[in-house]
Amino acid sequence: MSTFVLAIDQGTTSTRAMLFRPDLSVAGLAQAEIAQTYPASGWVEHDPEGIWASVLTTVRAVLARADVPAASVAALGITNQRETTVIWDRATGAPIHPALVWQDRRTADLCANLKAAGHEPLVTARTGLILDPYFSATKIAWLLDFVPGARGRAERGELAFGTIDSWLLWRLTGGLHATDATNAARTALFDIHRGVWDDDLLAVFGIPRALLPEVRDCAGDFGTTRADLFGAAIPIRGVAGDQQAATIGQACFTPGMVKATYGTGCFALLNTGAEAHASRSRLLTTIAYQFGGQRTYALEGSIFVAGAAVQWLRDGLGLLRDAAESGPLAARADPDAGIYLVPAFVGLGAPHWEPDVRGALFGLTRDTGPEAFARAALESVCYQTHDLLAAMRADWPRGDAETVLRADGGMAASDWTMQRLADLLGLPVDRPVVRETTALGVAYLAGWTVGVYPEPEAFARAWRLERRFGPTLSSADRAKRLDGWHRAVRALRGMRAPLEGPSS
Ligand SMILES: Nc1ncnc2c1ncn2[C@@H]1O[C@H](COP(=O)(O)OP(=O)(O)O)[C@@H](O)[C@H]1O
Ligand SMILES: O=P(O)(O)OC[C@H](O)CO
Repeated sequence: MSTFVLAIDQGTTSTRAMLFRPDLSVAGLAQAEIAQTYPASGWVEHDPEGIWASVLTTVRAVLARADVPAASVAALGITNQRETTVIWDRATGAPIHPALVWQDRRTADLCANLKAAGHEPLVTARTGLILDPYFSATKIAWLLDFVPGARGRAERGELAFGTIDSWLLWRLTGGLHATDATNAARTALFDIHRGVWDDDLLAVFGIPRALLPEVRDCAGDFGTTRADLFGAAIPIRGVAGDQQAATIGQACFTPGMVKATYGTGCFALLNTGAEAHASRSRLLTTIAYQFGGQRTYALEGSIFVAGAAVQWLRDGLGLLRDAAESGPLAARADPDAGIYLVPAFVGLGAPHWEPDVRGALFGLTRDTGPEAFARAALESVCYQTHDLLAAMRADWPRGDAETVLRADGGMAASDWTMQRLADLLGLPVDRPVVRETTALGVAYLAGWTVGVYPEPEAFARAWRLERRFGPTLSSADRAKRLDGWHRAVRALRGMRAPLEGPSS
């Protein structure tokens, strides 16, 4: 009998394939890093063929290692880095250009022009988003303008656009062009209230409708994998953007529940139920999930640099051999040195949305060393989370909101960071037993669709706490440190335009 459920989690820095048993325990994991390309300042690209190859490798590896044939897999779920934009040729399946990654800022000027032309209110009203290079729409427009002939081919229906879920679905099924509502909600082309692609927005961004995939529920039929890929056809029964999948994996099904996922970036989502709550604090309104045509919404705070700051310590500065060394190194720093890193490496995300600012380190002295760098990098993630939750509280002042934060993602492995997070938030931080909540969430969707897993209420009851980090800082100490952080952010925002090097 087919009882295993497979999840593909295609993240910014790596692809994971995870196999889950009927009791939701993990039967196997395979992971492959994917290459990051930075062709110019603020530009970030991925190779779609490399992503596809990493999916084939990891799925084959996890099935082989667990000794589970594809025929024993009841369902497959796909979750993915969101917004990242691929356009490919429908006839050949070949991408016309590398993928423009969600972090890519090359369309900042285009966004500024569209804002100046007064289009942002329409974008926000229909999509819950803002005009920022983060979202897919301006990335699509850039590709259509930059790649010779692309616009004409798109208008003739010869090209297909997709976020990474669509790209993988196309390749896995041999030509299904579909996505789910959570991924569609991140394009800035999808009306999240009506659940349809929006013609007015397509006109604003100059995007032909013929490029777009069909939008489906998160839990449902997305075809089957080609039988030749893994030895047998596997039904694809769940798709969700990775932050929404983590919200599901953390069982945040009740309005007021919040999770934050610490991967390359950090994304905090507050479930607001059937209400698409408009933010007054520059948070995003987005679709948390769509089941049976019914949409549940979330307020989202998006930070572009979380684990990426740890990668910078490791790869950029050479201060660490391994990301896991960051917490112990930070623990050796002087706690009162007053050093703040504002890691605006690709601009600032929520709630500031400043694509043009770049990072800065404040408070350096002659004796500032690697320990202080590590501490400032990890604390920057905590401070930014604080600002997101403060914005959520302002937007959605319900009594049951944010009494606790559920945390997950690669960086949640760091005990030091989780404790500091609780301290600087003044809230308990709960870390679950299964930290791979993104993969778990989409495996749950796929398994639920085929009847291997129970209804959401029963799944929520099965959520298990591994460790609660309780706040230990006095409120005066917390306020003093937050004040330092906010002064650093204000100073940086005062330097809006990126600094130019000497002209050559
Ligand atoms: N023990 C740790 N302490 C601090 N950061 C960590 C630790 N382990 C992993 N990370 C960071 O977490 C990130 C990887 O998390 P992951 O959830 O795999 O990200 P993504 O889905 O964006 O690829 C990396 O940026 C890495 O630097
Ligand atoms: O790859 P992650 O986990 O950093 O997530 C990326 C987000 O989906 C971008 O919106």
